[in-house]
Amino acid sequence: MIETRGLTKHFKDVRAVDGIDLTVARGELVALLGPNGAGKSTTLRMLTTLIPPTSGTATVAGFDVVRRQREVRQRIGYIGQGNGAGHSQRGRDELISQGRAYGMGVRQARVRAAELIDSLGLGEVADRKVATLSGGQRRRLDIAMGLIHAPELLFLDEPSTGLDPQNRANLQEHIVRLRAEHDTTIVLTTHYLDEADSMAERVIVVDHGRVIADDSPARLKAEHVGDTVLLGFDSEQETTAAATALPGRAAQPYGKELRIRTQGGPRQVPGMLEDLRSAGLPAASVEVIRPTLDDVFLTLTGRSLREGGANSDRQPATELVEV
Ligand SMILES: Nc1ncnc2c1ncn2[C@@H]1O[C@H](COP(=O)(O)OP(=O)(O)OP(=O)(O)O)[C@@H](O)[C@H]1O
Repeated sequence: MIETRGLTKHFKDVRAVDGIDLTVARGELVALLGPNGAGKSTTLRMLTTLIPPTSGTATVAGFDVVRRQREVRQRIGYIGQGNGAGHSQRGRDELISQGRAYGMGVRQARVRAAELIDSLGLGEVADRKVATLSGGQRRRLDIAMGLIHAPELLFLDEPSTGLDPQNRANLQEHIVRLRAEHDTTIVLTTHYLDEADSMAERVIVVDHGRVIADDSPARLKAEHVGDTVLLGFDSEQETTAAATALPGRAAQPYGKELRIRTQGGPRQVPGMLEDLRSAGLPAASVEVIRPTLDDVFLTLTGRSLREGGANSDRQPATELVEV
């Protein structure tokens, strides 16, 4: 569905996108994850024909994004960071006008608008003026606008930025459901770690205009970080002794706590406890910490995604938006 080779965009001396090779298959839900300024939006804007690449190639739905712009645009929906719908119109009318702009007949546009209003849960608000809708409702209307012509491929640029946690969860649920119902290929950008983790079966981590990792969230976490098992003891002496009672496990004592990096943490714990009990050093507490995608980013770059304005799921969304 998408194929890029050495896709590059420079703005004067800024290397916004620096040679991206990407293949997205039909039906995938892919999240481009990265900090502010990583090049996510610029990648999307090239794939949606809004800006030309400086070099490299990209085909979308089989058409070159430079030479066959019209064919690409007919097959994609794009929801950018701003609101698409006009504020003084009713949502339903906006949708129908958008469908007409894509060459649909009035009846066809009405039917499609009604379907989308239903599947995006906009039934109660579709006949109100857009200006009166909440942020979450307006974002869902934007998505309906991007889907009115039944595109094979939908690009969403930070669909939930600026929404409160409840609206974000709601929107994510709608996107996942839409994809299941219509089998639309979806590429979204986000700097919300939990969004990438829970929605996408494939996460492409972008930093400084380059792809630094590309896999399922589970495999990224297992391959790059692994689990940490924390074993608590009653004294520091016991902790130090316990470290030597678990040879080959790279156990690090910190005060009364032993930290062990491992793959498949929960499965390792019974064996560890057994070894400790045999050595007369029973653990007083056990905790297994599973990695986040932020830990993956930290391992790969030495920086946290949360630094430099990148968003965290643990902070209120309004504080996180870098304008
Ligand atoms: N029109 C432009 N002119 C000059 N520089 C630009 C332009 N658009 C983007 N850039 C720069 O390119 C880099 C990548 O920007 P881009 O918007 O693609 O990042 P992003 O990963 O989408 O970030 P965010 O998460 O903040 O939206 C940034 O350094 C940005 O300042």
